[in-house]
Amino acid sequence: MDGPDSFPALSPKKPQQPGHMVNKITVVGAGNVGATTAQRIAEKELARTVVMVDVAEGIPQGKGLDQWQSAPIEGFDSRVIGSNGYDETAGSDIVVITAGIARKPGMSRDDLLNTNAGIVKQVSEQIKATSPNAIVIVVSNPLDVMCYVAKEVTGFPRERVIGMAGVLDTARYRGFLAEAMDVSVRDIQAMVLGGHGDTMVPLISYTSVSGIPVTQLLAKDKLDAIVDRTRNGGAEIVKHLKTGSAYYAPSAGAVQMVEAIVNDQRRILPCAAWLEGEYGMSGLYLGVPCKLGRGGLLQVVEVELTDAERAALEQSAQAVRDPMAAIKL
Ligand SMILES: NC(=O)C1=CN([C@@H]2O[C@H](COP(=O)(O)OP(=O)(O)OC[C@H]3O[C@@H](n4cnc5c(N)ncnc54)[C@H](O)[C@@H]3O)[C@@H](O)[C@H]2O)C=CC1
Ligand SMILES: O=C([O-])CC(=O)C(=O)O
Repeated sequence: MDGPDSFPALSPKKPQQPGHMVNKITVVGAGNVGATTAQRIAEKELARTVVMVDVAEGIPQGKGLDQWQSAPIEGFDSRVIGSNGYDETAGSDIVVITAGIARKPGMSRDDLLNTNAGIVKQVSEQIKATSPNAIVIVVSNPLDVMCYVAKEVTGFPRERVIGMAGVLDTARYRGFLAEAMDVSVRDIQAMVLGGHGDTMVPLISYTSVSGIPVTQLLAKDKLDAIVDRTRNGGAEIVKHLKTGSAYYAPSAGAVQMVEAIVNDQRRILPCAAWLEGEYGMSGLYLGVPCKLGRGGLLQVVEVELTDAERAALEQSAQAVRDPMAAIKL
């Protein structure tokens, strides 16, 4: 019998697949959204190394080690590490920013504005210094304004600073629709545009079930109720949790964007993008259909809107411009 040296490794390393894994992804903020995001990235093996950074001493290190110890069970080879500094993050391909406070019952996302602007500014300065070529995905709230802070402070082009909210809002909308019609979530195509606030714009005209317009399958009053529930989807979770806000679906949303970029999928996903004339608007972040691939934001896709949808998008844009004007960088 051969000696132990000839035994196959118990957990053989999978060969790195070029194009299906980047070298390093950093998640800033090792709280509810951040830690869940890091775990999902590692389980999907989207990066050789996943670094979690947080100001809370010991938390990113402990969570990173804990996640890495799930690797032999789950069977992934992404190495997860945690740190209170940025040395380990140097040269990251992608950075997901989840640092910041979350709202509690009775608060709006805009109530987080000043605190989180300071945090996202500090984080963005570090990213600029240590990962100057990174693609940044912002999650911290209020989302659209925090994207602006990250873009201003890093000085990165719009292709490399994108916000996650539309994927989450659309997932909620699709989930509620699937439940109401008793069909698979997989068969529901939809898009929620606009800012990530009460003024978001679920596009009923682009909502279908395997190509069948949703208006043929669901009565108007039911559809209106779902649109309303979608707009308040974040607050509904905050009301249940009491101590913070949603994180399972938000982390799934952020990782869908990461995956589209890492694997150059060229997916069309609703994301917060810096507008440069699209939809007749410039100089703000707003949720619009975006094509994502290896370079980050490859294209803002302009779709036709009804007059009512266009007016709702304008109103949503104003709800982003107001808090944006209130912050000083
Ligand atoms: N865009 C979206 O759709 C969503 C956005 N959010 C937002 O994401 C943010 C994070 O939410 P949770 O993870 O639930 O909050 P959390 O409180 O669980 O975690 C936030 C973490 O950020 C850390 N942090 C604070 N300042 C930092 C700094 N300067 N550098 C590094 N880390 C720092 C804290 O120590 C904490 O661990 C909130 O602002 C929340 O509103 C949450 C869900 C969805
Ligand atoms: O509701 C919040 O504050 C967190 C969030 O953005 C969401 O879950 O949509």
